[in-house]
Amino acid sequence: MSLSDDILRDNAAILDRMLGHRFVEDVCADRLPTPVFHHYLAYEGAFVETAIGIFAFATARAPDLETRRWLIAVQDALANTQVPYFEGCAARLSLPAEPVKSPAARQFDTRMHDLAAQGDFAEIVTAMFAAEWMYWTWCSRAACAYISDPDLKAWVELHVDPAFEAQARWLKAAIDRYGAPQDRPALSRIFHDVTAWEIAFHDAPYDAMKESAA
Ligand SMILES: Cc1ncc(C[n+]2csc(CCO)c2C)c(N)n1
Repeated sequence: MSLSDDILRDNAAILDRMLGHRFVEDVCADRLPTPVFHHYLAYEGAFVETAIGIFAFATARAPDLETRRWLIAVQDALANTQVPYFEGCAARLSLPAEPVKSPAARQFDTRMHDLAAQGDFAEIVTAMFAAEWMYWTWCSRAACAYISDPDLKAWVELHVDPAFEAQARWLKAAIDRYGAPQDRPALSRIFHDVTAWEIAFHDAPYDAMKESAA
């Protein structure tokens, strides 16, 4: 068993909770309420910008040039593929005006940023592995379902694209290459924490709906 597989096994319960989250189930059943999706998009747009910074920390702490080159390409994909997706959505849809008021969504950004600012290379890679592996997994399932909203369909497809899959697999392999077996408890803990923050992040757009209805 590899270290990355050990980490996945250590976290099977919480990962299953995230993979069965209401948000994921709603997407797969083609019943995600549009206002929930639009709040989510606003939170996501902010996070993808944060992710550019997280990968910049990883680039700075990378152990070799080959790794740096890969991470620079990741930043390029985020800035020039993912961000334009959000710009396109914002231009076409009337997204909520001041959406990132959600404390849970903002907390996700802050915690991920702080973890990257303070973490060593293996810790940052593990945090992004938790975030990306989970997205690749649930989007692979969702991509088999009918999704009527074209923007949501495009978002799911972005995460089953071979380029995104390669990125998720690269993070997994990087844990095995650069993580030490004795780091398993600490890295598993990071995976656990990030997945817990993800659950709160995906609760947030539903909570925003409850508040606007109240
Ligand atoms: C809340 C949240 N968690 C995970 C992802 C998956 N993901 C897609 S792009 C990217 C940044 C690095 O490539 C990550 C982590 C997401 N989009 N939003």
